[in-house]
Amino acid sequence: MTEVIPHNSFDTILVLDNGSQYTHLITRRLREINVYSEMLPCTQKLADLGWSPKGIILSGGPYSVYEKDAPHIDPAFFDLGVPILGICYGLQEIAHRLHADNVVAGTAREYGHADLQATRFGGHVDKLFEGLEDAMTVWMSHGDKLCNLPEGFHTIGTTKNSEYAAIAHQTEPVYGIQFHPEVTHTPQGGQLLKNFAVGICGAQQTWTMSEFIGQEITRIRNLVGPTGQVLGAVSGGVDSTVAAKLMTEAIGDRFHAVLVDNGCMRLNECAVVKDVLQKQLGINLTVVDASEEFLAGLKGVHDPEQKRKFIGGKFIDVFEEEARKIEAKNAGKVEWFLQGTLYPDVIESISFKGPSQTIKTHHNVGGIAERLIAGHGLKLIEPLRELFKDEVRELGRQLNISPELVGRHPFPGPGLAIRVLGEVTKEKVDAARHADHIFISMIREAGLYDDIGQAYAALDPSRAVGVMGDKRVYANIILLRAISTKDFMTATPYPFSYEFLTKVSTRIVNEVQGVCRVAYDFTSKPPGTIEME
Ligand SMILES: Nc1ncnc2c1ncn2[C@@H]1O[C@H](COP(=O)(O)OP(=O)(O)OP(=O)(O)O)[C@@H](O)[C@H]1O
Ligand SMILES: O=c1[nH]c(=O)c2[nH+]cn([C@@H]3O[C@H](COP(=O)(O)O)[C@@H](O)[C@H]3O)c2[nH]1
Ligand SMILES: NC(=O)CC[C@H](N)C(=O)O
Ligand SMILES: [Mg+2]
Repeated sequence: MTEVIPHNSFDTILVLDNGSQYTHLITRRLREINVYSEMLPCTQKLADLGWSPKGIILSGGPYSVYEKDAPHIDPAFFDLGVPILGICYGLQEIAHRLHADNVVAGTAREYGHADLQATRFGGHVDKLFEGLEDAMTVWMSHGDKLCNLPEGFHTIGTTKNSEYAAIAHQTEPVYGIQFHPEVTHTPQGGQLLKNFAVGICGAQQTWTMSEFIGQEITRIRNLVGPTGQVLGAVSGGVDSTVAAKLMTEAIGDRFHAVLVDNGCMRLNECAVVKDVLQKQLGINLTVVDASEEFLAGLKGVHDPEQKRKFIGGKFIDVFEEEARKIEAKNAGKVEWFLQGTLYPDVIESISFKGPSQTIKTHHNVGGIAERLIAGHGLKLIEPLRELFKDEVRELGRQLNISPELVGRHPFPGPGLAIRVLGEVTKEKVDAARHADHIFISMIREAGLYDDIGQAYAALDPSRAVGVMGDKRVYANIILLRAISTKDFMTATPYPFSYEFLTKVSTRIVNEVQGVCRVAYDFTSKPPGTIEME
């Protein structure tokens, strides 16, 4: 039986990544118009693909096609007979494979807006620009260019700098464009991608979260079988909650959600999450209070990476213990471990750019999954691994998860432990937690919560002098951080009003024990990170 995975059951556009910064945006733009799309590196061989794309898009990339080590697409893709669209490097690849002299280094780099003039020929050649205006603003980012029209093609668009800015094969559904339709700076880019995917490839616009739910539930049931037990680390964050709800719909109480109180959670977090997940969502959830063990183990640990390592390790101890308890109760082995991996994580690991440097030991609280798999012999189940964050939120809405939960700011696994600088003690966590609660409540009251990507209060245990009630005080500093961001890879400080920050500061100094100053962090990412440690 063919496995129920999206590329087998939805018309799929394959995006082959030549290393561009924007490749994942092509995938996103297509999914926004309900056409399913997946990205694979340009080194993918057709023979190893195992499924049939409706069309193929070749992305841009940092190389020059004529360089010795430049990557090239497996020629078999060109013989497959499905429509192909080359973007920037992808266009150059189409031209170069027909004749090595077709692409040269241009005399001027073209970066930014350009005015494109379309030419119409009639028939399928016009389909890429169908419904678009003849004069369009497009966004360019290239140094190389086509110096000849490849044999068998028409020129369907030119700019001042690029004589062959858009080409279409005279008889086959092969198109190439020098500009980037996937970026918002190309206003008609979305329509162009739709013309390709829907008009030219004939892909059906059936990729919706309600369709996905049904398919995914079937897939989970097939994978886990009629008796399999699944363990899941569930934090109350968006990703793990949505994944947990989906598992519950699929296999009911054979899914065991475990929330660990690591002593570094937000105010009332565990109680609220327990209530919502168990009562409102019917998820089989156990809350394990390991706060004392966590806090005891963090004693004397100052280094951020050491803290993260300890917390990650402790999480695993707790999960293994829970797995054993479940097994004892059910007399059946827990074979599976649920993880809320999202598509951006997958993209990062498969993109042609190569691995990026580790700034922090991040994902899944320091590799819970990897070690559980190695230790307890669990297999991984990742129901969200094809989805972007906004799709996960939509999925959550479809699964009747409350808007409040679906719209929550992310909260890191190590929690307040990485928001108390240096050594963590219960008193410091309490102060950070209290200040955080004040800050977030005031943000909510001001109606700003949904406008902000992430916000929190952290504690700097350095001490400053202050005067309160005519008395000298010598106390800690609270750092407020709030950011605007699209993808959490880059971020800018949120522009609160002076009045708002003043009010927050006054309340924190008055209400939080051991604090006499409040500072707002104005650092962007980069160079700052979102969390303090
Ligand atoms: N206190 C916790 N108890 C159990 N599992 C946890 C806890 N904290 C983190 N995890 C696990 O680590 C994973 C990664 O955390 P992460 O914060 O990236 O995702 P999330 O909490 O599901 O969603 P969000 O990004 O919205 O916070 C979670 O999905 C969950 O599996
Ligand atoms: O589950 C998690 N475990 C972690 O160890 C972790 N560290 C950072 N984050 C979250 O990741 C995003 C980017 O954070 P940074 O700019 O601090 O790297 C932000 O959203 C952070 O909250 C974590 N999430
Ligand atoms: N953005 C791109 O795909 C650039 C392609 C090629 N490296 C150039 O400079 O023309
Ligand atoms: Mg979280």
